[in-house]
Amino acid sequence: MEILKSYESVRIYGEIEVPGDKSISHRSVMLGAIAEGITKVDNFLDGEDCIRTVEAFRAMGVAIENQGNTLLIDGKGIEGLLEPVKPIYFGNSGTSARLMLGLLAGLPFSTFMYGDESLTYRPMSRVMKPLSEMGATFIGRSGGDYLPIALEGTSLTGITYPLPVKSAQVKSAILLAGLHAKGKTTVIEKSKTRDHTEKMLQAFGANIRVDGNTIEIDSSHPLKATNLFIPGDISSAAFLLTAAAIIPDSTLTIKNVGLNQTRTGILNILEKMGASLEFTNEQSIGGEPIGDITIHYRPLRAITIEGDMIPSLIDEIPIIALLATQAKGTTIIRDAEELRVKETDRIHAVVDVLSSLGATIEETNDGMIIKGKAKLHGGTVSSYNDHRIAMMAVVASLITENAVTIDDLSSIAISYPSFMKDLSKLLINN
Ligand SMILES: O=C(O)C1=C[C@@H](OP(=O)(O)O)[C@@H](O)[C@H](O)C1
Ligand SMILES: C=C(OP(=O)(O)O)C(=O)O
Repeated sequence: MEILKSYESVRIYGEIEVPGDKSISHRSVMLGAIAEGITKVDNFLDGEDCIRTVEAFRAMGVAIENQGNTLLIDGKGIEGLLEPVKPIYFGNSGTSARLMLGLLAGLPFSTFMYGDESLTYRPMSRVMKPLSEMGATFIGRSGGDYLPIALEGTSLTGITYPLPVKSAQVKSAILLAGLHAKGKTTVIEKSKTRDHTEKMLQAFGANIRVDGNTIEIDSSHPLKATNLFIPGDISSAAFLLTAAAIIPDSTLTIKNVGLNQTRTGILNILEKMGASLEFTNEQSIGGEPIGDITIHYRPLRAITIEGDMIPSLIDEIPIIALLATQAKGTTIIRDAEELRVKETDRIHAVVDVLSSLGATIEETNDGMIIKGKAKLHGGTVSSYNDHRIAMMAVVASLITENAVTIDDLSSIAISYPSFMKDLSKLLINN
C-alpha cells in the first residue's frame, strides 16, 4: 500500500526527457530479430512489457545484448529463429502477444504462449481470425480467443482484410504474417491507427506500400538490419503534461518526444481545452517525427472526444479523464469501447478511481461523462494493477485536498519505470 501525500501549494517546473516509446521499442526488437545483420537500438524502453519481447526472441535463439538503453540485436533472418523449448511468457503485454502471434504463425515450428492474469482474459480472436484465413493452425482457450495459445507453424497465404476493429495490434499482426506469406497481404483500416509498424518495416527495407488507409506487403524483400533511435513515449509524456496542465503556474518542457500524428491526439485535446503548447526542434528520425514540447498552464474548458480522434489517444483516456475533472463544463468521451479490453476495463476503473477521489463522473457503454471543475478530496483507490490507472492516480494526488492511498504502484514499471523519480524532480514547492 502507498500513501501519496497531499500538497499545500506546488507547481510543475523544468525540462525532462521521458523514456523511449513502448510501441516502437517492441517493434524494434521484433524487426531487428528477423532482419539480417546487427541492429542497434538507442533509447530502448527498459520497461517490463518490452523486456518480455526481448526474452521471447532470446528463447528463439536470437542474441540480444542490452547495454543500458542500447540494444544490439544479432538478427539471422526470419529463417534463423529456432523453436522455443519452453512456453513463451508475455506477462502483461498485449502488444507482444498479438504482434508475435502474427510473426510466428507462418514459421515451421510450434510455439506455446501464455500471459499474466490480465492478458489471459484479453481477446485474441481479433488476431486469430485473420491469421486463420491466411492458413494459421492453432489451439487456444475458449476456441482460441484467450491465451494460452499453441501455434502449429504452417505456410501462410496473403489475404485482403478490412479491419473490423480500430487496432494497430491487429493491423501489425497481419502485416508481420504477410512478411513471410505467399503472395500479397493487404490490410484496410477504417480509421488510421498508430503506424509505427509500417514506418519501421520501410526502414528495414520491406516491400510495403501505404496508400491512405490501405497497406500492402509481400515477402519479396528480406529485412536488412538498421540503426534506430526510439523517440520519447508521448503516452508517458501525457502524465507529466497533464500534471502541468492542471496545476496553476506550471511550465514544463519535454524533450525528444515522439510526435507521430497517429499518436498525438492528447496534444490536440490539450490545445482544444485551452492549454498553451509550443513545439521546437522538430525533426524526423527513421521516419518517426520527434521534437520538444513546452506546456504552460492555462484555465481549461470541457470538450467532446469521439470518432476518429479515439485511436490517436486511446491509451491517454485515463489521464484525459483527470484533465477533464479540472476543465470548466461537461466533457464527453464516446466511441472508446476498446478501453474495456485493455489491461483492465479502463472505463470502469477510471470512473471508480476518480469518483472515489471526489470527481463527478459517469460511466457510459463506450466512454464517460465528466463534470468540471471539481475539487478532488482524495481517498483510497485501487490501481487495478494497470500502469496507466496507477500513474493517473499519482497525478491526481498532486491536486487533492487530502492524501490518496493506493494499493500498489508496481505496475508503473510496465511502461515508465522512472515515473515517480521524474515527477518528483519537476515538483516545486511554492
Ligand atoms: O500497437 C501497439 O503498440 C498498441 C496499440 C494499441 O492497442 P490496440 O491495437 O488494441 O488498439 C494500444 O492501446 C497499445 O498500448 C499499444
Ligand atoms: C494497452 C496497453 O498496452 P498493451 O496492449 O500492449 O498491453 C497500454 O500500454 O496502455
